[in-house]
Amino acid sequence: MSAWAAEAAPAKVNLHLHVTGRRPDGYHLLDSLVVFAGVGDVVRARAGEGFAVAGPEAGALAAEGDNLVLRAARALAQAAGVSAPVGLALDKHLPVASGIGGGSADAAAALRLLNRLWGLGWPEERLAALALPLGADVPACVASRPCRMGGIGEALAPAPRLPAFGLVLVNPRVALATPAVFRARDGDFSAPAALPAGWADAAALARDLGALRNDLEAPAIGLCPPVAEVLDALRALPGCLLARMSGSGATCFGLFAQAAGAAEAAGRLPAAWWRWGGGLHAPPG
Ligand SMILES: C[C@](O)(CO)[C@H](O)COP(=O)(O)OP(=O)(O)OC[C@H]1O[C@@H](n2ccc(N)nc2=O)[C@H](O)[C@@H]1O
Ligand SMILES: Nc1ncnc2c1ncn2[C@@H]1O[C@H](COP(=O)(O)OP(=O)(O)OP(=O)(O)O)[C@@H](O)[C@H]1O
Repeated sequence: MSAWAAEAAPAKVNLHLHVTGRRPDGYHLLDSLVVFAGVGDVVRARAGEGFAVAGPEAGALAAEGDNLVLRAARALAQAAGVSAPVGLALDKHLPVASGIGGGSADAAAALRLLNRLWGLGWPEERLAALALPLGADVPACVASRPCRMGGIGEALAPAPRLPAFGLVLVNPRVALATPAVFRARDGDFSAPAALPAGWADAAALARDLGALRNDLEAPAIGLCPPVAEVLDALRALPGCLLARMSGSGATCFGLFAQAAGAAEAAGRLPAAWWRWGGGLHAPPG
C-alpha cells in the first residue's frame, strides 16, 4: 500500500460580501474580498480504493451520500481520462454548512492533490474551470490565497496588499443552508466596493472594511438569530477591530491586530460554540 499524500483545505472567510446583482438562472453576482484562515480540513489520497471521513466534525457528514471530495475526484478523473483507482480520506475540522466553505475547500484540495498525485500538471486556471460546477466557492478555494471575488464566484483577481492581522472564527453550531439565505435577501443590490491598493496595518484594513458589509448578514440573522449573539460576543472581545459574518453564515469572524491576540481571544468565547483564533493560511513553499 502506498503512503498517503496530504493537502490542506483551509477555511474561506469573506471580509466583505456585496451582492451586486442576480443572473437570469437565479445565481447572484458577488463582490468579495476573500482570505483563507490557518484552520481547515485535510484531504489525503493514495493509490488504492475507498473513502473515509474522520475528525471532530465528521459526524455532520455521516448522512452525506455524495461527498464533495468524491465529486471532485470523479470530475478530474473523467476530464483527465484517469482510470486508476484512488483511496481518499477526509479529516473534517470545519463545521458543515457554515459559510466558511468547508465543502468547497475539500473539493478544491482534492483537485490540487490528485492533479499532483496523477502527475497531470494542470495549471490553476484549468482546475478552477473544472471546479465551478462543484460550487461557486470552489474556484477561489483552488487558489486558497487572498483574492477579490466577482461574477458568481468564478471571476478572481489578486487581493489588495494585506497587512498582518489575526482572525477569530466562531460558529453558534447551527447549520445554515446557502440557498435559503440568498432567497431571504431582499432590497436593492449593492455596488462593488472601492478598495485601495493595500493597507498599512490591521487598523486601516478594519476601518475600510467597516464602511462595507456582508449583504447576507441580515437575512441570515432572520433565519438564525444566534448569529446576532455571536456578533455581539465578538464585538465585546478586547482588541476586536471588526466583527462580521462570513459567506452565508452562520460563522462570523473578528478581525484582530495580531494572530496571537486572536488565538487568545477565541478562548474567551463560550465553549458550546465552535471557535478558533489565529492568522491566515500559509501555503507551502
Ligand atoms: C455565499 C458564498 O459563501 C460567498 O463566498 C458563496 O457564494 C457560496 O458558494 P457555494 O456554497 O459554493 O455555493 P453553491 O453550492 O454553488 O450554491 C448553492 C446555492 O447558493 C445560491 N448561490 C450561490 C452562489 C452565488 N453566487 N449565488 C447564489 O445564488 C444558489 O441558490 C445556489 O443554488
Ligand atoms: N466534504 C464536505 N464538507 C462539507 N459539506 C459537504 C461535503 N461534501 C458535501 N457537503 C454538502 O455541502 C453542503 C455545504 O457545505 P459547506 O460546509 O461547504 O457549506 P458552507 O460552509 O455554507 O459553504 P459556503 O461558504 O461555500 O457557502 C453541506 O450541507 C453538505 O450537505
